[in-house]
Amino acid sequence: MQTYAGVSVVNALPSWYGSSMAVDLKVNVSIKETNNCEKKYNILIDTILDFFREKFNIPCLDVQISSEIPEKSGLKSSSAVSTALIGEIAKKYGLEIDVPKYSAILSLKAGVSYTGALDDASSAYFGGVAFTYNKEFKILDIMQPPEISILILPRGNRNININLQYLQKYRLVFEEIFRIARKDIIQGMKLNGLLIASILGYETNEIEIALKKGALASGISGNGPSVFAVTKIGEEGPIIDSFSRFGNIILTRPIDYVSRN
Ligand SMILES: Nc1ncnc2c1ncn2[C@@H]1O[C@H](COP(=O)(O)OP(=O)(O)OP(=O)(O)O)[C@@H](O)[C@H]1O
Ligand SMILES: O=C(O)C1=C[C@@H](O)[C@@H](O)[C@H](O)C1
Repeated sequence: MQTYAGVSVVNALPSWYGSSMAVDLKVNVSIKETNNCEKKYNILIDTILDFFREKFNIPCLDVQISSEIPEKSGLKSSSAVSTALIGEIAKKYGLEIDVPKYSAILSLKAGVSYTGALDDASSAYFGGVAFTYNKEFKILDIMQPPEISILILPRGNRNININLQYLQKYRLVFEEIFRIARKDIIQGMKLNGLLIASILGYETNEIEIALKKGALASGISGNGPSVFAVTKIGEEGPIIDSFSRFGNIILTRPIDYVSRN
């Protein structure tokens, strides 16, 4: 099954309300039955396989993953991998399950997520811009994305310490940003991107430059360290010029929402 990376509209850590926009960086997962039940992958994949073996009597599986998303980068790689794997299992064994919700529950169980990241899992699985309340595993809305270009400075291997209690001191501000984002995705993305960068202790230099050069929004995606900016289609030039000083750039676009039913 194919799923997608995402960039943040609203980070869910401060308020449990989160929003993520699917972007055109793909993950593909395929599975095959095997007699070798000893094989270990990583904590996320092993947690998912163990759960489906125990709860749904699924046999042991060989898992093949191909991913265009750097890990631990803020670009929602863990949700893309988990929804693709769970979706593939559901398809092969005819399970009528809520794939993003199982992804959220099992990401929490595996310890790769703070809130379950249902926002990331929903955009990874369905495309579009997902708005969720992660505390109750609820999808509130999935919207079609605006017509924009997305420029990413991809950075992996995040190694900052995240203090959840400190982030949650900003709950009210992020609830307000979430409300703004539901009416104006880009405006919400801009406020979140700037604020989360400062709160998590990242440099805001690249973000400020992107905004000065005309980006509609710019910020840290997820918990970082990747930085992104969005522009009108055809107006990427000045941002590409300024971002290219900082490293390789990925130029991509949002993925539309498509129902999987
Ligand atoms: N290509 C891959 N193959 C196997 N597992 C992967 C792959 N990519 C990501 N993962 C899993 O996802 C985990 C990374 O999750 P993490 O939440 O740190 O990154 P992220 O999803 O990029 O970050 P964020 O949630 O801030 O967007 C890895 O530890 C691994 O378990
Ligand atoms: O771990 C989590 O629960 C999350 C991680 C980031 O991707 C956030 O952007 C997301 O909203 C929630």
